[in-house]
Amino acid sequence: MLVKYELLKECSETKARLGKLHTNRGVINTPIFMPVGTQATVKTMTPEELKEMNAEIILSNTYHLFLRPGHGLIEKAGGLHKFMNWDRPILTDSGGFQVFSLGKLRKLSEEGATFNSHIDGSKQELTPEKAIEIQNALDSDIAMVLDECPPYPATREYVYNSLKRTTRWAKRCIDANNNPNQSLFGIVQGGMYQDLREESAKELLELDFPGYAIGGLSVGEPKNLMYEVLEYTTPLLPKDKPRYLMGVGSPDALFEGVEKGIDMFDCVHPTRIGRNGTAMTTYGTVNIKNAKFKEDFTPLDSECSCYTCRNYTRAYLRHLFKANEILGLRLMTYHNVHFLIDTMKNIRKSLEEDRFMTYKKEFFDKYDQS
Ligand SMILES: Cc1cccc2c(=O)nc(N)[nH]c12
Ligand SMILES: [Zn+2]
Repeated sequence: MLVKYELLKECSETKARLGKLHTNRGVINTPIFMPVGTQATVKTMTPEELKEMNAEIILSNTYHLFLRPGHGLIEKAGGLHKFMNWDRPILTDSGGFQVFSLGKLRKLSEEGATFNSHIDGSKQELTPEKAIEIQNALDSDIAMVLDECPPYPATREYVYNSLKRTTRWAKRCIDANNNPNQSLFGIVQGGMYQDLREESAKELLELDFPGYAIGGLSVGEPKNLMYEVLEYTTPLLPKDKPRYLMGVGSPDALFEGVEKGIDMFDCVHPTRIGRNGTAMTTYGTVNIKNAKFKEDFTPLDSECSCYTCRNYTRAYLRHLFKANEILGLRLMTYHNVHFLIDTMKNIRKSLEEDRFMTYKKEFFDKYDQS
């Protein structure tokens, strides 16, 4: 079956909503944060640890898995879930954004994107048909269309042409899809232009996808511009379908996105900064390598119940980072992913109790203290 969104409750103060996304591999509670596992692993975490912290769905990436180990090998292994020992839902991005953001793009044409592999420099091509062939082989629960994400800033003409191409590519993705159990999401583009966002949404809604993403944000634009675009784009999307904001995952952006009616979020933020020694804690960010933590024998986050915070001190974590010990990367990643998943759980609880804005204030009164 295709994914089915169930709206449970609408917030009385904002456009936030509480829901469930029914999938072939389980129910996802929304709003949800999805940890990113680009190369078939959420870096340094085991699936058991992800389950321990209640990760309900993870992301993986068409571009990376196509280049290595290859979608043919993963298909032979029985699909991505079996290959990586993850039996809960997986969403795969289509690869277009990664080609653009990795700067390996050689040519962009109506056919698709031609690029040099960042692994061996070989010339490769990603077309809508290829992006679907790969995701069909990976057998992820949710697949994304191949879209063209304009850079920021971009001229109105450039953004117009890229949204029109994104719609044409979306149609080609639908035609190429051979996996009836895989839900294909459309991706709304249109840059920072309200009428172009409306045009992109209108065209994609006519294709009746089971879910919709908002792309083209979190690409270097100022935060308040992202929120402005979100404000007028989110309501364009159907109320009875899941709404996914791509590439967003800092606490302020999560709350803003929820407030505007977004259901799904993903971002490499918590795993990437964790490996660099930065933690998101109840009282703001902490860079554990700072000398002031040398003899700090308190937990990373005094109000966190995660494995890292229950068992280790800041002094120990700092030592691990100073000594380049791999356990340091793991413990910081564990806390950061748990922190965002737990924050989304608290957001869902606040929506249930109709006290979302109160919780948002409580959260930032503490978080903004650092
Ligand atoms: C991962 C990501 C972040 C941000 C934007 C985008 C986008 O526009 N399109 C795709 N396919 N992915 C994106
Ligand atoms: Zn913790």
